Amino acid sequence: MSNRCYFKFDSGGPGSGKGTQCTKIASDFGFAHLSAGDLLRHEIASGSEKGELILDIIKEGRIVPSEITVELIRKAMETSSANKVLIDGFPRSEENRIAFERIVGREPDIVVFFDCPEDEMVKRLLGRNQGRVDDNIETIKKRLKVFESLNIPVVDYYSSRGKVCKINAMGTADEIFEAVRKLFSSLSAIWPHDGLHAAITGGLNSETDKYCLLNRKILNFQTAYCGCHLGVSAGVCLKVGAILSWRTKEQLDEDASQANKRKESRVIGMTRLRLESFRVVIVSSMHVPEITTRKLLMRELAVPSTPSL
Ligand SMILES: Nc1ncnc2c1ncn2[C@@H]1O[C@H](COP(=O)(O)OP(=O)(O)OP(=O)(O)O)[C@@H](O)[C@H]1O
Ligand SMILES: O=c1ccn([C@@H]2O[C@H](COP(=O)(O)O)[C@@H](O)[C@H]2O)c(=O)[nH]1
Repeated sequence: MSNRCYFKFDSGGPGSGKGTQCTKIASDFGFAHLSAGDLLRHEIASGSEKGELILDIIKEGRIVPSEITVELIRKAMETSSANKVLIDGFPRSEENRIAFERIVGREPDIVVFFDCPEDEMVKRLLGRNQGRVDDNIETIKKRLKVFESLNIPVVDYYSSRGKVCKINAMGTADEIFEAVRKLFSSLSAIWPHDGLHAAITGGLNSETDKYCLLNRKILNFQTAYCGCHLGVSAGVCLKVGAILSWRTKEQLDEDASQANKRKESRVIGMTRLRLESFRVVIVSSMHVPEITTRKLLMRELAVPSTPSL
């Protein structure tokens, strides 16, 4: 899996339908589907010593030590050639999340959370009939407690970073997938393709469309998206050392319509989530001389020398 890979975590309570939806996402949107629970169950089936420990923990609805789960996920990610990976049912705790970020060195681009009432989750788990050792009412009660106390704080953490997309998990699997499909269709513009992609953003009168053209020319971007947005985080600005001024939604729409009329570039309104999903974010700002922005861009992309225009 390359650094440019796009990846996401899927979260939700036990029985909320994560696995069902992930299978559909993988087949419709070309993601590699890595289920943390399945990786652990494969380890049990392998008959290893570690497997015995995992089985005891799963029977009690507790969380397997992070180093075991993260290592299984890391190996599976390493062997996958896909450039879009979705990790199902992980992280289950803040400790899991921190271990993953430390060992794998990445954060998810988005986290999809399947929101389902408890009684519905219990009904689904008791009706699953797949012979799982943890699909009995005693273990289910424990799993629900663990979900509330350990998993919800992870969702809260990613929410605070603007990464969580909540999906209402009530309804048929097909109805839920319609909502998932809409979400993924809107995100597909930022998934990695063969060329290099960059988001270009900026403040009032920062001429993002001009930068879009400029950078396409210099770096041969397959696509460059430009536009500026109210939700651009201070972190993004700091990353490239630029100062932003804010733009209203109406102004953004006007920017987009003007640039589209000129057929100069494709312009999309950038949400904070979208911006943070790009490996490269270029901030064009009237407060920063063009040459500074170009230098920052080169440094960000590790381009050895600045090509002349
Ligand atoms: N929308 C739905 N309505 C009714 N049943 C569903 C729905 N989605 C999934 N199911 C069923 O509910 C059960 C649990 O679904 P699934 O395995 O996808 O959940 P999960 O969140 O991955 O659970 P776990 O965390 O325990 O692995 C399965 O039997 C599945 O067929
Ligand atoms: O990251 C993880 C994922 C799972 N577990 C343990 O496995 C069971 C079953 O997981 P499902 O995702 O529901 O298939 C879960 O209750 C945990 O005991 C884990 O520890 N860490």
